[in-house]
Amino acid sequence: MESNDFSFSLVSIVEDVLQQHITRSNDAGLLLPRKLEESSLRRYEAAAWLRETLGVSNGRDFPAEPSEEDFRLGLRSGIVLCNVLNKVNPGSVSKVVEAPDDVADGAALSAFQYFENIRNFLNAVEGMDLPSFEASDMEKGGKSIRIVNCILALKSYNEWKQNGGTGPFRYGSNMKNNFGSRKPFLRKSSEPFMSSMSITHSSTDQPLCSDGDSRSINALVRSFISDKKPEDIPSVVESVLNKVMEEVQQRLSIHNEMMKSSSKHIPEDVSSCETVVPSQQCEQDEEAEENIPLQVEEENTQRIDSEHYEEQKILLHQQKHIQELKQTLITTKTGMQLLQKKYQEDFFHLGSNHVNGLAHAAKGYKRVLEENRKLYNLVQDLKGNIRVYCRVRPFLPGEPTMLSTVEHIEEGTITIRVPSKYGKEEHKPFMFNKVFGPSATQEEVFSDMQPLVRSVLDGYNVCIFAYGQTGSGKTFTMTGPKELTEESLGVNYRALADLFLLSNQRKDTTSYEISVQMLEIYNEQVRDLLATDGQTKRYPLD
Ligand SMILES: Nc1ncnc2c1ncn2[C@@H]1O[C@H](COP(=O)(O)OP(=O)(O)OP(=O)(O)O)[C@@H](O)[C@H]1O
Repeated sequence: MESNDFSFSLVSIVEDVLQQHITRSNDAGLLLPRKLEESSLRRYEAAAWLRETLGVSNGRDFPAEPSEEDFRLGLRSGIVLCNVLNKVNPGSVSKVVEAPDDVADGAALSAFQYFENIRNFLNAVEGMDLPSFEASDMEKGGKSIRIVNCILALKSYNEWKQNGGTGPFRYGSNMKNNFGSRKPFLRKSSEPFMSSMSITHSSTDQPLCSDGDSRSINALVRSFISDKKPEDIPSVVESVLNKVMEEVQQRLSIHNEMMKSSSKHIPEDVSSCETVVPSQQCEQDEEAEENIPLQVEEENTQRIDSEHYEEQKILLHQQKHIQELKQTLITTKTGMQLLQKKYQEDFFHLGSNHVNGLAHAAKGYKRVLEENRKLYNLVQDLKGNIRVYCRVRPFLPGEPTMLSTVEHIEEGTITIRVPSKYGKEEHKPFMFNKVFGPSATQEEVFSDMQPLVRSVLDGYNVCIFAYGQTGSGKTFTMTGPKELTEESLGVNYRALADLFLLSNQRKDTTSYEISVQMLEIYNEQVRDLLATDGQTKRYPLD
């Protein structure tokens, strides 16, 4: 359903207001009873014809002499109007929306259903060139006069048809139309109400009111001011205009409410409703008939323009969004590129400064370490490349202790008692790098040799050997006793253990190869003591 279903014209409002003023001014006179009587009689006539034509159908019959309110309410649903029209002109309203059986009037119908019937009825009536009325006339009291006119016109049409329907049907001579005649008033279906009035007036070059309208209004105005004093006319006109404004506003609010209501009830399949153009009461006018398709076409064109305008608005809106998204994308891309550049710079900075710094520090550390080793070995050199130590074996079990010749032992000196030729003892001192007494442990002896083992891993050649007479303790010092314990391990074991320990500590920087040989030199013969073939072989000296 479209807004044109609730249309009204400015002309009709002006007419209504003028009519009301005339009626009011006549209230005090003798015309009123006569007019009221005439109006009532016409309404009764219309009601009687409806009763006669439709009979008592679904409880919607009219009383024989309905009040204006009863009359209007009885027709409000549009069911009676559509049914009677279909009786007169079968098929005029193809589908009449019926009220539920238990409902007596149109009040229970939805606004959409109600206007569906009224709209269809009005369309059909206008198609038959019969006087019409406005849908809003059903809403207010005091508006039934045009509805009565329309029904009586339909009655007249029915009679013409029953009499054979010869010649064109001309309505008007047998009825009194208080509002005169008007051409159909076409309104643009898709436009807001106010703009539709202005378009009707200006852009289509169609006057707001036709010649008939002008004549009608002029007559009413003349009638209205005929009994007024000249000095009262301005204030009376002002009053009329105010009333017109009030009426327009009131109808607009009704129109808006109906629009809201209809939009809630609008069914999906309403395409058939969209091309209907309402018109007001009209006379037979062949020109109007020709204009209707043009106007409908123009209306459709404008509706399409409006739709295109909306589509373009949406399109522009979407294009704006796309532009914004593009801009965001560009900004994000630029941001990412900046981040990437900064990352590369940081990486380069880290690589060039930090990692290179670390490498430089490592290089420096290596250089310092190298220097440290050199200094260390220099210390070993300064301590003496050839060092001589003296170890005094303790007495073995069974040996008499009073036979010792050792007089005194100091850090690097051992004093020996030596018998002289003349029976007089002499004391003879001997100097060594260090002298170990009988109580010295294996560990103490090795501690003086350990720095030399470290020099081996720095690339220096080192030789440690024991010298002494038989049974003086060479094997004990270099290897250990027969029963080996951790404390009794000799220099060889301890030196090898130290070599493995240091090579393991330096495995990340330096790789060492360690091998062992054990030889015996006896009676000028060299023997390999680690031979695995079970026999001690002579070591090849060649
Ligand atoms: N510092 C010491 N403490 C205790 N016992 C020792 C010590 N030195 C040597 N002995 C003991 O003295 C004995 C002789 O020592 P060892 O065999 O080492 O002498 P040697 O010099 O190697 O003799 P050879 O030249 O005949 O081989 C061994 O029983 C040994 O255990």
